[in-house]
Amino acid sequence: MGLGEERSGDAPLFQTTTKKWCRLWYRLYACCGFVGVVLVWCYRATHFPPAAAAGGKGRWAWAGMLGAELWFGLYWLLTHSARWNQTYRSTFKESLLQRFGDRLPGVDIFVCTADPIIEPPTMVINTVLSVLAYDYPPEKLSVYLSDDGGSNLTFYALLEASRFARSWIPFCKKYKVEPRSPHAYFSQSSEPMEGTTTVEWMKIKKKGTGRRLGTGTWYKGLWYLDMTGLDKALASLVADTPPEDSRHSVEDELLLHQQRKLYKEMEERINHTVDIGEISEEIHKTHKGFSQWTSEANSRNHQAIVQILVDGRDESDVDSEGCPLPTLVYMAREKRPQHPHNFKAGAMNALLRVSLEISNGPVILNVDCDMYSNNSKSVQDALCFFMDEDKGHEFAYVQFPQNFNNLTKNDLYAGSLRMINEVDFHGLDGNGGPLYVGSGCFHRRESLCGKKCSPTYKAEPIGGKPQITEVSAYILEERSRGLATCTYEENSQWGKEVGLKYGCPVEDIITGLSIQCRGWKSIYYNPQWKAFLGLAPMTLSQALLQHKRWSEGDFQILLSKYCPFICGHGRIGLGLQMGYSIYCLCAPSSLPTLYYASDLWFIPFAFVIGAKFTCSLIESLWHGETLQGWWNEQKMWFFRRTTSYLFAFIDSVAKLLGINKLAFAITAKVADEEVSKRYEQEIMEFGSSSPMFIILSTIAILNLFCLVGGGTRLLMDGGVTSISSWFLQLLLCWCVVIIDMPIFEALFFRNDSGRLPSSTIFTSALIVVLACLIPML
Ligand SMILES: O=c1ccn([C@@H]2O[C@H](COP(=O)(O)OP(=O)(O)O[C@H]3O[C@H](CO)[C@@H](O)[C@H](O)[C@H]3O)[C@@H](O)[C@H]2O)c(=O)[nH]1
Ligand SMILES: [Mn+2]
Repeated sequence: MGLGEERSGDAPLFQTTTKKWCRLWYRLYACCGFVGVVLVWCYRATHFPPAAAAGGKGRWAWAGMLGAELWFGLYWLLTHSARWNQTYRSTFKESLLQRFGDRLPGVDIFVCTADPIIEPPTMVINTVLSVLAYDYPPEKLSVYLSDDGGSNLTFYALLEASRFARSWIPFCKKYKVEPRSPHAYFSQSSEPMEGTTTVEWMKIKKKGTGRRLGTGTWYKGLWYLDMTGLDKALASLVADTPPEDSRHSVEDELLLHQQRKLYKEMEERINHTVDIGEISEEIHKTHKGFSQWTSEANSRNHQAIVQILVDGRDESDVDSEGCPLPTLVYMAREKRPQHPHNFKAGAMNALLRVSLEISNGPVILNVDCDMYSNNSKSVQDALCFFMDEDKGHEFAYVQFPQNFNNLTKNDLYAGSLRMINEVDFHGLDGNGGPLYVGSGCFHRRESLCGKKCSPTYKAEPIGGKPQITEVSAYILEERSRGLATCTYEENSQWGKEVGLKYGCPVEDIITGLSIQCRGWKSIYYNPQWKAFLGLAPMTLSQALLQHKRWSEGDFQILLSKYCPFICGHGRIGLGLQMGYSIYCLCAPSSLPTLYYASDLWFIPFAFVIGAKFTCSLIESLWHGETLQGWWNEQKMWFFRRTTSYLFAFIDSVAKLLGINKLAFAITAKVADEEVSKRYEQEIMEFGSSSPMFIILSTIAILNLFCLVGGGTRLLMDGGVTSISSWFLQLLLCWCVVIIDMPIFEALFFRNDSGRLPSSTIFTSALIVVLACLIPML
C-alpha cells in the first residue's frame, strides 16, 4: 500500500497547541514558589535551636520539621515540573471521514462490571447502550461486557438491552440524540409543555456549556431557550458542543414519547427481576444463553460463559430501520476459588483474547460500567490521533478525562479530579503522554498486547477493511470459552509482558507506564463537550477508600521494578517520571503531613502556605469551581493525607513484608435513599465506624484541645517567650479546627444515621487524653 499516495497534500488530523500566556504565568509562579521553598529550607537550616534550649528537646522537633519541609518542597518541585509543558489537542473529524471513509478500522469496546448489587444492571446497560449508539459504522463496532459477578441478572439486562438497541440506535441517529445513554437522555429532556409546538425547546446544558442566546422559559426546574433562527445559527457555530436534537414535527415528538415508554418498561422489567433476585421460568425460556448457568454456579465459582447476543455479521439481524447492528457479546470468565482472578486486569485480558477471536478490532476502548459515553463522536476523535499519517504510528493510547455527573454543587468529597483533568494531565501530555487511568481510554491493540515501539519499528496502519471470519457464531462462542478459562494464562506472559499487568491495585497506571517504557507515546484529549461521565463516590468512607486503593497502588509501583525513575530511566522523559512520582509519593506523604498537623512546636511559613492556597484558589475558580467547592477540596486533601494515604502506606509496607494480600475494594455506585439525600444536601456521610474516622476525629479533638489550652495560656501567661511563634501555632490549630468542622458536627451535633458512631468518639477521646498525658510523665 503506497503510504505516499495517502499522504499527498493531506492535512494533519489533529492539532497541538499551547496556551502561551497561561504557560508563562504558570512558570513564573512555579519559579517564585520554588524560591520561597528554598528560603524556608534556608531558614530552617540556619535557625537551628541551640543545644542548650529546652534540654535539646527542641532540636529533634526542629529536625523533624526540616525533614517535613524538605519533603513538601520536593513535592512542590515534582508537581510543577510535571505541569511545566501544558499542551492542548484538537481534532479534525471531517478530514478523517473524508479521507478514510469505508477504510475505517474496527473498534472493540470493553465494558467491565463486577457485582450486580453495587453496580446495578440498569446502570451497566445504559453504559452499553451509550457505546452501541456511537456515531460510527455499526458493522465496525463490537461491544463486550465482562461480568466478573458472573450474574444471570446482568446477562438478562444485557439481553433486554440488545432488544431495545434495535429501536434506540436508529432513534439516536435520526434525531442526533445526545447523550446516548437512555437514562441520562430521558432524565435531562423533559417532555415539552402541551400546546407549545411553535416554540423550540433547548435545555441549557450543565454549567460550562450554557450560553445566553436569548429569552426562555422555566419549566420543571429547567431553563429552556426560545430559539430564533439567528440563535440557531450562532449555536451551530460554536464548535465542540452537542448538537440540538433535530426533532421538528408532532410525529417526532410521538416517537420520542414511544422510546421513553419502551425504555421505562424495560427498566421496570429489569429492576423487577433484580429485586426478585432470580430469573423466572418464562424469561429463562426466551434465550438459550441462560442454560449456561448451572445450579451450583456462583460469582466465585463457575465455568466460562460467552454469549454473542448480536452477531454484527448476520445480515438478517438488523435494527428497526434495516441497518446493521454492532456486535454485542456477554462474557463471564471462568472463576475458581483456588485461582487468583486478578480483578479488573484479569477481566480485561480475557476480553483481549475473546475479542481477538470474534472481531479483532485494532483499536480498543475501555470503559467502566458506570461511565457512559456522553459524546457520540468520541470514537472519531480518538481515531484522528491513531490515524494521523505523520505522527499516529507512535501513539499507544488516547486517554479522555474521567468526568462525573453525580457531583454536588460544591463537590462535597472533592471527587471531580478537576485539577488532575484540567492541569496535571495537560502537563503530562506535553511531557510524553498522560497516564492510563482505566476508564475512557482508547488503546491500540498491538501496544496493549506487548509490542514495542522503536525508531525501526513502525506500528501497522490500522485502517483498512477488517477481515471478517466466516466461522459461525456458535463455534466462535465455543472457542472463546476456551480462551476465558482460569488455566489459560498458566505459564504464559499474560499479566506480565502481555495485556494488563497483575498484582497491583492500580492495574491501569502500571500498565500505562510499562507501555510508555516500551517506547510508545500517549495522548490526552479533553474536549469541552465531555466524552464520558461516571459516578464519583457518595460517602466519605467510599471516597477515602478509593483514594486509599489508588495511593496504595501508586506507592507499590514506586517500590516495584516499575518505579518510574528506574524503569523509566532513559525510556521516558524526566518530566514524565516526575509526573508519575506525584501520584506514587502520595502514600508516604501522609507521614510529614501528620507530623506537621500534630506537632505542637510548629511555625508555619505564611508566605509559602499562603501563596499555595491563594494560587490553588485562583486556579479552582478559574476552572469553574465554587468557593465552597474549593474549600471542600482543601478539606478532603487534608482528610485523605491523614487517612487514605496513611493506610495505603501501612498496607503497602505490610504487603512488602508478605503480611497482606492484594485486594480490590469496588466502589459502590448506589447509596440508600437517606444517604443520597444527605449527599445532595452536601452533608458529610460517616455512619460506619472505621479506623480512618478514628484518626480524623483524634486529630480534630487534639487540635481543639490545643486551641483552647494554648489560647488560655496565651491570655493568662503574658510572659511566653515568643508571642509570635505561639500565635502562629494557634493559627495552625485554628485552621485544622476549621477544616474539621464537619467532624465536630458529626461528633457532637448530629443525630441522623450518618453521624460518627459513639465508639469512635470514645476511642479518639482516649487517644487524645493519653497523648496529653505522655509529655507530663
Ligand atoms: O474484580 C473486579 C473488580 C472491579 N472490576 C471493574 O473495575 C471497574 C473499576 O472499579 P471501581 O470500583 O469503580 O473503581 P474506581 O476507583 O472507581 O476506578 C478507577 O480506578 C481503578 C483502579 O484502581 C481503575 O481500574 C478504574 O478503571 C478507574 O476508573 C468497575 O467497572 C468494576 O466493575 C472488575 O471488572 N473486576
Ligand atoms: Mn468507578
